[in-house]
Amino acid sequence: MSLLEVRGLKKQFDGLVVLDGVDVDVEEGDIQGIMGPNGAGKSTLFNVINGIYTADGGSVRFRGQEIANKPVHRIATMGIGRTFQVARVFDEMTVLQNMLVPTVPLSMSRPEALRRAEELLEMATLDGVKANPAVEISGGQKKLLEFMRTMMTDPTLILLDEPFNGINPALIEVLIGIVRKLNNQGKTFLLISHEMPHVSELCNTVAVLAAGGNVARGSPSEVRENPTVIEAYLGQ
Ligand SMILES: Nc1ncnc2c1ncn2[C@@H]1O[C@H](COP(=O)(O)OP(=O)(O)OP(=O)(O)O)[C@@H](O)[C@H]1O
Repeated sequence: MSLLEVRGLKKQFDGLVVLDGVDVDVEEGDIQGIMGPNGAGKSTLFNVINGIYTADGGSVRFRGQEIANKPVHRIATMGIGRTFQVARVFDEMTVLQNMLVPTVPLSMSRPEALRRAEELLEMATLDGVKANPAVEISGGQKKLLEFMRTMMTDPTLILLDEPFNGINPALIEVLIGIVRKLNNQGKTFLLISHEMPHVSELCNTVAVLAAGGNVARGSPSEVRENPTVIEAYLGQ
């Protein structure tokens, strides 16, 4: 059984079919990429998996349990974390305060939450800006902050939406190092990216979507050389 099994997933908005029977399998311990041309439905897929959108058909199973149409907080509690294409942080709060937000509804003690936040901020090289309001840090640092904030609840599966966009090369290296480290500790990742070099460096498996359907799945090199994938990208 895969950690995440998406079967025949359908989603439409006012007649616009965005997901037209999508299948995705994510094995426990994998780092899997999701690629596809603009508008392929990649972010919509994440939004259905984590409960922001309801599904119009199909199923999403996490550890064998149906999660489609469950509320966002329930899915988060079950162990799925996510980031957004444009990082969603609380600008007026400090970096450290942002980290503590997800721990408010949890039973985690304040010293334990602080210890975990400090450890994650250090991993992301954000410890030097922890007292700064989030509005003052760079876009790339905001993406790392959002990722580290997601890790506060210790999710099993982390969905990263375009993690390399708008982030400088030095921070990309930090980010890649964090994903590898967390993966070595047993975390599973599903990440949307257009950046083939980074996807090739990090991912074991890549699934390609186009026009709301599955186009290919395989290793980065298999996918890169697949004529249908090349056509899907060139045809956009
Ligand atoms: N809430 C919504 N209401 C209406 N249309 C939507 C909504 N969310 C997404 N869409 C449409 O669904 C389609 C797929 O969008 P989505 O963001 O999932 O694509 P994507 O593959 O992530 O693209 P990109 O690489 O450009 O981010 C687009 O045509 C988009 O306009």
